Amino acid sequence: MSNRPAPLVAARDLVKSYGRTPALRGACLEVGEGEIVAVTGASGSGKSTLLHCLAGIVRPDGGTVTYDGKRVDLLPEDRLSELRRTDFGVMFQFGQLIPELTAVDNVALPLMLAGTARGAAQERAEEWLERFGVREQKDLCPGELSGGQEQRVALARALVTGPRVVFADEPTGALDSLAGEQVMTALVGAARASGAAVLLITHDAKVAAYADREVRLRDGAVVGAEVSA
Ligand SMILES: Nc1ncnc2c1ncn2[C@@H]1O[C@H](COP(=O)(O)OP(=O)(O)OP(=O)(O)O)[C@@H](O)[C@H]1O
Repeated sequence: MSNRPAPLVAARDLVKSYGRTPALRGACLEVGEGEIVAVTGASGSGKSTLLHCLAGIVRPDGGTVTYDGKRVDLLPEDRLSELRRTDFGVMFQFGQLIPELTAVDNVALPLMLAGTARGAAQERAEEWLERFGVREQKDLCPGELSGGQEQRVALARALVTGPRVVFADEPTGALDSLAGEQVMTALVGAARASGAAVLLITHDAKVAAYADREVRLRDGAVVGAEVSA
C-alpha cells in the first residue's frame, strides 16, 4: 500500500441512488498517476455508476470525487465539460462513435472541439488510427466497421487529446477474445507510453489481468482485499 503512487483520481464514500434504487453505498477508490485499475463485480453492483461519477458524467448524492486534488463533484456543468474534454478520455462498450461521421472525423472531433484546425486534427487522428491498425478504415462510418475496428477507433478518439485519465466501461464487452485482446493491448500500450491512468470496468478476468490492480464492487461498495497484479 505504502508504495502506491499518490492518487490522481479519488472517490470517497460515494453514495448514489436512481429514484429508490441504490447504485453506490459508500464506494471508495483511488487511481494513481499512470496506474491501470480494473473494477469488477456482478451486474448491478454499481461499476458504471462509479465510473460515471469519477468521470464527472454523473453527480453523486453524497461523498466526494477529486481529480488532481480538486473536487470534481462540486464543479459547475461548464467546468465539468471542459475537464472531460481536456483531461479525460472516455470509452464505452459500444455506440460511442457518431454514426454519420467517418472514422477519421470521429477521432478528429475532440481536437476540433478543443480548437485545433480541421486539417491538423485530421492528420493527428490518422496517426492514431495508424497506431491502432485501422488507418485503412479511416473513411468508413461506424456501421461499416467490425466491432473490434470500432473499438480501436473509439480508443483513438479517447486518446487523441492526450488525456491524463482514460475511463473505459467494458471496452471489450461486445468483442470476441482475439479482438478484445487487440483492444486491451492497444489501450494498455498507449496508456503506458503516455503515462495516462486507466480506470477500466470489466466482467472478464482475462481483461482485468491487464491492470496493475483489481478492485471488486458488491452492492455499491468495494469488497475484499485489493488484488495487485
Ligand atoms: N439511469 C438509471 N436509472 C435507474 N436505475 C439505474 C440507472 N443506472 C443504473 N441504475 C441502477 O443502479 C444499479 C447499479 O447500476 P450500474 O449500471 O452502475 O451497475 P453495473 O455494475 O455497472 O452493472 P452492469 O455490469 O450490468 O453494467 C442497478 O440496480 C441499476 O439498475
